[in-house]
Amino acid sequence: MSDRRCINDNCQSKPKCKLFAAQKNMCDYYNVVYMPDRQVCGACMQKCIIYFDRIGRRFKNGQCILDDRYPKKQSVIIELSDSDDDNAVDNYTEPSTENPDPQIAELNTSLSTIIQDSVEPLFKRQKELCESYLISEKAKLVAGKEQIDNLVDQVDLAIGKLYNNLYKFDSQRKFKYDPEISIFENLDDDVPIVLTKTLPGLLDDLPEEGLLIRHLLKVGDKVYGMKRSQMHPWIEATIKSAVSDTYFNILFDDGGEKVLNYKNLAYIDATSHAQYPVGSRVIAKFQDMNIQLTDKFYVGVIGEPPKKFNNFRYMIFFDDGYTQYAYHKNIRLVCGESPNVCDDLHENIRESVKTYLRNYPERPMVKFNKKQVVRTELRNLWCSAKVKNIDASLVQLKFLDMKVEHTEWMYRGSNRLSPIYNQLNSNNQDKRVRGTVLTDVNKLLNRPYIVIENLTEDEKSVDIDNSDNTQKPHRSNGVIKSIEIPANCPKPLPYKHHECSHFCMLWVHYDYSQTKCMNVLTIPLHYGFTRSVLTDEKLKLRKVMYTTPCGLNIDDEDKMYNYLKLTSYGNSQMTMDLFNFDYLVNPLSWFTVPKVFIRIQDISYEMEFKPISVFNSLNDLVPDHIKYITKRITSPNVNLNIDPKFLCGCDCIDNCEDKNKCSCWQLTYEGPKNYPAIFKDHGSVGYSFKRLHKQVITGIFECNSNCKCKKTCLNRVVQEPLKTSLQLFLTETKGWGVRTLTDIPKGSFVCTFLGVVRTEKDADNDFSLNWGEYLADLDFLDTVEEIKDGYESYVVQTEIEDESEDESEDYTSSSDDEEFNPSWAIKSKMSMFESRMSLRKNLQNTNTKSDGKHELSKLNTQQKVESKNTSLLSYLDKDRGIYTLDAKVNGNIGRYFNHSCDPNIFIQNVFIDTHDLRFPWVSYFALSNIRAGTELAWDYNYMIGSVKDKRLMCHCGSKNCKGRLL
Ligand SMILES: C[S@@+](CC[C@H](N)C(=O)[O-])C[C@H]1O[C@@H](n2cnc3c(N)ncnc32)[C@H](O)[C@@H]1O
Repeated sequence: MSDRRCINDNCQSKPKCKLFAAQKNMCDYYNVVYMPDRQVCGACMQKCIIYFDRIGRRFKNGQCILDDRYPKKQSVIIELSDSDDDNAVDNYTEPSTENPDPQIAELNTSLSTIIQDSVEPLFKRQKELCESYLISEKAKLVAGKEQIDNLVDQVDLAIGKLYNNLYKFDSQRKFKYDPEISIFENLDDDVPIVLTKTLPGLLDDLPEEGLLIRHLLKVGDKVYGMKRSQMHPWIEATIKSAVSDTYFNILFDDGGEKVLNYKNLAYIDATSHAQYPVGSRVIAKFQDMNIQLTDKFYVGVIGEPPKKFNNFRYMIFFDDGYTQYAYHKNIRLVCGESPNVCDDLHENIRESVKTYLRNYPERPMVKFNKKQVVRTELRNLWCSAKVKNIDASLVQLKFLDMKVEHTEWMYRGSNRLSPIYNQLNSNNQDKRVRGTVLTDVNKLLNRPYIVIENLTEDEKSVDIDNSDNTQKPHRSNGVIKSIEIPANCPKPLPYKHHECSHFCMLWVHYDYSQTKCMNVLTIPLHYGFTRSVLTDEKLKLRKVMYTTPCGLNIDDEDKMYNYLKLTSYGNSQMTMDLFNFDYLVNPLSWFTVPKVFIRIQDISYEMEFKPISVFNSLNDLVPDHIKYITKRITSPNVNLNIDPKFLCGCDCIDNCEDKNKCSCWQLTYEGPKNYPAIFKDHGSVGYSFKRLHKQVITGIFECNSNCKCKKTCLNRVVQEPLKTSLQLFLTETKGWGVRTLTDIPKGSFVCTFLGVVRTEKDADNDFSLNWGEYLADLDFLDTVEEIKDGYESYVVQTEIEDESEDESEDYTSSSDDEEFNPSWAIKSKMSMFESRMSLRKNLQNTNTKSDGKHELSKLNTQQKVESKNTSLLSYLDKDRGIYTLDAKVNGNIGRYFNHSCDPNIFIQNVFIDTHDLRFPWVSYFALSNIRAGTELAWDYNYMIGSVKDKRLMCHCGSKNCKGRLL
């Protein structure tokens, strides 16, 4: 039996003082549950009586009883442990008030009436008083809260400013470029890569940009003059006399006199105070990396200003058809030019330069890769030429199957290159463009493809660190912090030899539903695993090691998979996407932003498994309202059948581990079998431990509701709830964008793109209002078709390329015409062999240049090789339509991903709830390891110029930015 004691927990009376029975109001006062055996000491009882007496008087006097001092309430009612009977509380019942005696009952009623009549006005008054008291107290609290909120905001703002100031330094850094020289390095006989090395003093001659001033010519001035024609070198001369303001009598140094217009004269030295702008008429020394330099000046026009990417050289379109780079010191300004400089050019280049200058700074250029073969016009025939070198905007091509080796430097935007020619002659308007999922087939087949390069002022020259912007976090407004795993999380036990079983994991109580707020890669670290990066100093190797809850060390995916399999129990098996063995990925990285800029805590309003916050540090805006969805929906006229009856599933009971036995994996494998050259390593097609390292153009078929396998099977990825921690944020130039708050390992599933499935026609009706920025065409079938067509020509091309690799090239013909491979030389319809070769040939007699035979193209037409293949699409009914996902009004986070010319995520078509090839799930996967804080962006693959009257500049900021989106 415990000692009896006073109900006041803070009682100051002596322990053995007299105690009295405590009434209910006294228990209330001291905040303990009333029970009949509660006791109170005299002093504490006295305090109570005084209090209630005072309250009673206030009540009687019509004063508010709430503003009196009442003992501070505890958050929990104190349970005194001195009761003899632990069940006393449960057993206690209020004394019964029922009295069967009718007289007493009548008395009771009249007493109630008396009390009611006399006390009710007091109660009423008291109620009003209490109400107004509470209102004023609430107002005080609200004001106090506001004050605190303001203080917090101010602190956050100050932190935000500090961040900005801290990182402003980076963006404001001024870098002075070191002068550089290009060095060509041969790698495995492939295309040499242009390296840049510092060469002091080279840039000393390059003036700043500014106003170009042409000074007036006077008698006695030394000049260069056009002695013969625009095709010939200009010769040093002296002005003998002025015939008019613009005509001068010239005495050439090598003899002879001529009257020349000032447009045919050039200043003798390069002492210009400003750089020559694009479109300036100049003469320049012919210079070629592979050919001996000449001392002769030829006339041309500046096509490209000196920039870091071109090694601070000007690109010059010469009148004789060559395009070359030249340093400032090797260029001289022509003394006069027409208002439209193109009027001064030789007619052979006039039109193409005119088009070039009209579109400048945007230029369609062919993007080349190693060893590629491109169809190129030579002497009005289409020939195969192999890429030898690339130097900024120029490519050096070696023509194949020529009896006499023929190489030539060419501008990458020349219409003598078939990709440019084809684009000029094709009608892009009838191609669909909207957020297409279509993969660039040329890119995929490793063939040259066109990019629009943009030479704006702030272009490549400000790209100071040559790094890939999209892969780097936007540090402003946030910093990467390290997540701390709470100390009370289970830790691995010391390893003792044992056979692993579910007991190894049982004690950590893993429950995926509890991991909502965890970075997915930290989940194992909360449940008994540790992860360390080990460094072998000697071998300079690093590797990741996980220690399991039972103390086992695991350093690769296979072992981890086996461990998880052995230790799984019930449904609580950890999945492989919670683990990563790349030491460059840090599971503890967390991109942290000042709270004050979080405008919405979760744009999905808890519809996603992970909250997606909205961050805006630029203004107060929040994204326009959309109906957030987590499943695609269909418009009424779309017949999408997701009845499981129309799906086939697998019978696997091994978590679909044996891919050869799983019928769903087999569906994924079937597609690429037809394209062995594209999917070289056939075994690696599709998911590998829940990650996708390469796009499968022919689609992925996941396990589905008809399959016998478990939800944790390796072939279920896209169907799982959102696992990546994403944030929607306002960018400075692209509207809203999405970034990751954690590191994402290469190949990880990011999320899907959801919207309303509509017919293309239906979506087109809206096109004029909204050109389709939130539409993604479901053009899976189209892509596969295009790959099929492209693949067949690829096979032909590869064969030719392989033949050309052969050392023992077999030249069977000696005639000029037959120098070209007949299978590739497609004769243009223009008159055969309208040779302008003679232009340069003549020059070759007078200068040291020995290569680069060149003639200008007047290509107008080209025979098109029609595909004889039967289209897959033709098997579908004529109403098959192309369907579109419209995320304008209904959508998910996938609708906010911006475009990047250097993307870090890619699109994959996945089939889950239907095997109808018209309705894949459009899903995003990580193309590379992505650091916390980095914006996620994919390549929209829009066709530039395909939407009439719509121009959209690209602000992706990547090194390879093409400049335009549309
Ligand atoms: C699918 S939405 C992406 C989300 C969009 N930024 C927003 O605020 O809702 C596509 C639109 O974003 C903008 N955008 C995306 N990538 C861009 C880029 N690299 N440069 C400029 N604008 C871009 C364009 O306005 C484009 O029409």
